[in-house]
Amino acid sequence: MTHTVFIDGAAGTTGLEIAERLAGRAEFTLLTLDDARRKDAAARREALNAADFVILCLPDDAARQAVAMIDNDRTRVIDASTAHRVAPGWIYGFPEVSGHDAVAQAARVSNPGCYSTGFIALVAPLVRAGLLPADWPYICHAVSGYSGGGKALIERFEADRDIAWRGYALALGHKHVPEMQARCGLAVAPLFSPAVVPAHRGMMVEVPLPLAAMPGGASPDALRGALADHYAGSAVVAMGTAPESGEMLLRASDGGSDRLDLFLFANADASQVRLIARLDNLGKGASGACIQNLNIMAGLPETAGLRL
Ligand SMILES: NC(=O)C1=CN([C@@H]2O[C@H](COP(=O)(O)OP(=O)(O)OC[C@H]3O[C@@H](n4cnc5c(N)ncnc54)[C@H](OP(=O)(O)O)[C@@H]3O)[C@@H](O)[C@H]2O)C=CC1
Ligand SMILES: CC(=O)N[C@@H](CCC(=O)OP(=O)(O)O)C(=O)O
Repeated sequence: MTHTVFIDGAAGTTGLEIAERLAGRAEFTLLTLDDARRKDAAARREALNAADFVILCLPDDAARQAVAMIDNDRTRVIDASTAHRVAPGWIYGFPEVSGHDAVAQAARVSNPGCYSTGFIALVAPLVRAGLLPADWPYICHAVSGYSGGGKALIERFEADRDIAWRGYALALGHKHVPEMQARCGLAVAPLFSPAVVPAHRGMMVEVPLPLAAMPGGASPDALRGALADHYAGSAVVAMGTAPESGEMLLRASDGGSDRLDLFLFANADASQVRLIARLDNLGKGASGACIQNLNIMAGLPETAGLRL
């Protein structure tokens, strides 16, 4: 049996990558619209209602409009945009944190943001286990490859090779903060400072913890052990080992990956910890997560087609 899939936004950065990766899969048949019709409302409505699965790779407003166009109760949706990540009735598409069964049964799945994937992977299991406080004002620094900003940011970085670092969201209201707070069950919104570096893809997400000053008294070993236990059954998320070189590198030449690797570094007296997540913004941060969720929703092996 093949499942029909319509990718709305298939000409964009995320959509193209998903389309290429599904094209070689016998389990799926892609419904496509040619360039002249891909923004035509009537053509999109028809495709949205004809598909078993719809993957939305659109700006937020267009994603909301697409969902409103679906008028049957059979088509299931995975939305890669920010539009529905804390919306009622949507399952957060992070199976390692939300639960596989919830994703498997869902009609509406919202794919996590790329930065949020790193933050939530590090913090949610530790708060849930009671090892880190839910009412702490967490801080998160991150750098992303420029493909994270879609076609417009790719064009800008490829036209201006002189940008070495681009800090943004300087008003502290990045669109991923609500899902970071909600999915970790935090009482206070985390302070999030993202930046872009001149690499096409890849990202590092860091949560520094002044452990000695925090309530709870958890040791670095207890935090490391809890993360390792939480992800023990996962083929996608794993605890990485400390690099012998004493440095972590994000290389501009890194290829695509759907892995999410987590690291914990502590100082000698265990008073300070750096939690770090390494992922591909276009992999587990976007297309890899969509494909993993699609596999689970379609009852297929979870890691089919993933680059692990
Ligand atoms: N890039 C990344 O790393 C990640 C992106 N996402 C999210 O995925 C979504 C897509 O992002 P990305 O692929 O980067 O963005 P792009 O800008 O690369 O692609 C968006 C695509 O949507 C098309 N589009 C816009 N409006 C409409 C419409 N009304 N009807 C049909 N098509 C439309 C655009 O058309 P045109 O080509 O004509 O501009 C474009 O092809 C966004 O919500 C983004 O936030 C999520 C996680 C990571
Ligand atoms: C580098 C860059 O610009 N990144 C994007 C987030 C990419 C992502 O995860 O997008 P969605 O949340 O829309 O899904 C940003 O900060 O807006």
